[in-house]
Amino acid sequence: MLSPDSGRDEMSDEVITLPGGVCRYWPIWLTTDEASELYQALLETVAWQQDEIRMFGRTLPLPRLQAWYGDAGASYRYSGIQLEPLPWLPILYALKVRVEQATGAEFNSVLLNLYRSGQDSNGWHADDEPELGEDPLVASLSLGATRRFQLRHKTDRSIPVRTLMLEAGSLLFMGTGMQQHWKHQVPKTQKSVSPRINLTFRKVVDLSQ
Ligand SMILES: O=C(O)CCC(=O)C(=O)O
Ligand SMILES: [Fe+2]
Repeated sequence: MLSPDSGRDEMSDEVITLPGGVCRYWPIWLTTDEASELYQALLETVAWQQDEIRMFGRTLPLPRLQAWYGDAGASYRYSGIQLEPLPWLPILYALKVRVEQATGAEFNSVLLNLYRSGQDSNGWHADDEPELGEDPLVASLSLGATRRFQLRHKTDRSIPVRTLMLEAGSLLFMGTGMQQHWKHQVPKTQKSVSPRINLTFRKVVDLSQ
């Protein structure tokens, strides 16, 4: 039963402890109104691009649109694509600061994904590129349609796959160990779903220093 002063604790989070890694998950990090306003603003103002991936000597369009914003010099190679960050949009910079406050981590860039339909997806991978350093910490904010997000251990197949339904306004912090020991994906779905935007805040370590 709710005590009179307990209210609704929207900012509360759940710690998800996994073998070799830990996540924190805020199911309601933004209110429904905030999440839908942000979704609309990002849909309209972000410079969405259709990037390509080179695989087996062929060039294929990625099954989603992307955009990369961040501090000057926070450049990043992603699946063979060199991404130079666009300068922060004020709305994205403000979000970065809020995400840093919530997670206690530091970020200098954000990769945005736009999943236009259930046919758009993000296959099994870890965000473990060398430019992200030894133990990358990644914070993932979801907007728009709810999509299935799955985590699987990189080597131990006896550990069951974990599935989270990432709803609009949720924040998932993939903390220490997660990129070293786990992979994640957003699978395609046959269901008819509206578009989804996901933002992953990252810290590119300057390799030139
Ligand atoms: O869309 C998501 O929830 C995950 C995105 C992701 O894993 C990535 O961009 O590296
Ligand atoms: Fe990822």
